[in-house]
Amino acid sequence: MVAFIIPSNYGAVIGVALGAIPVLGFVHGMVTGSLRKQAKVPYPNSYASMELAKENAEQFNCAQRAHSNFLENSSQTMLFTLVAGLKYPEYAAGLGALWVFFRVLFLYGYVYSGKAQGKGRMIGGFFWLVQGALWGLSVFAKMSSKSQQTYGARAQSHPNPLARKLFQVAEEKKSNVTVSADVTTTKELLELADQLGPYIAVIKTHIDILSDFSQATIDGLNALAAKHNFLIFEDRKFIDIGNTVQKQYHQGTLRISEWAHIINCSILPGEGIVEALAQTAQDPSFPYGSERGLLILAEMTSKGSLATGPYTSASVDIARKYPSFVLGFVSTRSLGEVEASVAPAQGEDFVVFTTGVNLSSKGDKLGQQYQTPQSAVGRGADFIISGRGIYAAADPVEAAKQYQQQGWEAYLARVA
Ligand SMILES: O=c1ccn([C@@H]2O[C@H](COP(=O)(O)O)[C@@H](O)[C@H]2O)c(=O)[nH]1
Repeated sequence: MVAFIIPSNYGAVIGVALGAIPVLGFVHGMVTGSLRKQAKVPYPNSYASMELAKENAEQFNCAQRAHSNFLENSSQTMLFTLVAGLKYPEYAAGLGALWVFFRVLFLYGYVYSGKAQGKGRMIGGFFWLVQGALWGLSVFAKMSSKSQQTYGARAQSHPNPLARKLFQVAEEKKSNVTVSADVTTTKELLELADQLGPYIAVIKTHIDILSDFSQATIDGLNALAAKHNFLIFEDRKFIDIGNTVQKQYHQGTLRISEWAHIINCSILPGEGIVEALAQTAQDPSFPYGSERGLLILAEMTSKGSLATGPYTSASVDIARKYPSFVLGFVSTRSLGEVEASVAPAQGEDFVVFTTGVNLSSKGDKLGQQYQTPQSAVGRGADFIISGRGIYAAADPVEAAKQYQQQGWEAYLARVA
């Protein structure tokens, strides 16, 4: 199943494609019907015979031809507008409205200008150009969507080395699964990582819930990441002023910067948090520079989450300002269509991690809300994150295999 993501401003697209264009079709029918009466052309004749040359015959024929021409072009224009509008709603609605405008001129010029052989229609001839632009826009919208490219292709073209590695791992292991290993002892964490390692692309930790965190935790995780070829994502959700998050990331007991390839943060404190984390990871003295990246927590899965609207838009803006450090987002969908102030760079390819994925539950009693792997990938997730769906299953290995298979099939369907 592939889910279409409808941009918030898609209403204008619908208004043009499914409102204005059909209404104009109806107007053509009315004009033709009334001229048919005046020209006394009985059904089922499509055109008035010029030999009989009844009064109003030419005008009726012009209306009839304008109507046929409209029918030859309107259905594809509606489709182009609807498809292009999924990615470029403003342009698609604008071009669609312009098309309607030129088609009105075309009808008027054809039928009422009084020019011989309907030559007055030329006044609306620009509809062809607009129609061509809509066709081009719909093809471009489809081709430029990174989420419809394979992980392999994205691994080759992505400018960020960590994103390249992430896509390579997914491609090699045929897995887009991130397991959220929310267990509370090092032993459980390392056992889970070893058992599930072959089936996952990323392990996500909440390192501060371990009751016995030590150097052995880091050494064990690093060894298993190398053994099974997965990346480590510490779901720390940094949210403080820049000076504090630098210390939380790089110092303290947890020394997250030393072992977590991926971290995340909320942008609630403002752009400074991203600047601070980027500064630390990209300092020339930091030994892991190109192997570290940040996900911005742009949306949350919990009921009543306030990470919506302007917060999500600002997440996109800030991500666009730090493309060498920000890998992408933790979000429930692709954010390509979110209204943002900062324009996307050419070839922009943010990675989407979607939490709250579960095959057998719709949510928990504390507000968590789930979707299936198919739904998440269809909405634009590049990596699906599941916690209890896997580690709390009767057989976590079998569960991991199931999520791997479903996540991969959904991805194959999306890129097909
Ligand atoms: O919006 C969010 C952000 C993070 N999470 C984290 O993902 C896992 C989900 O665990 P489940 O057992 O699959 O519910 C957990 O670590 C959360 O902290 C999220 O669920 N939603």
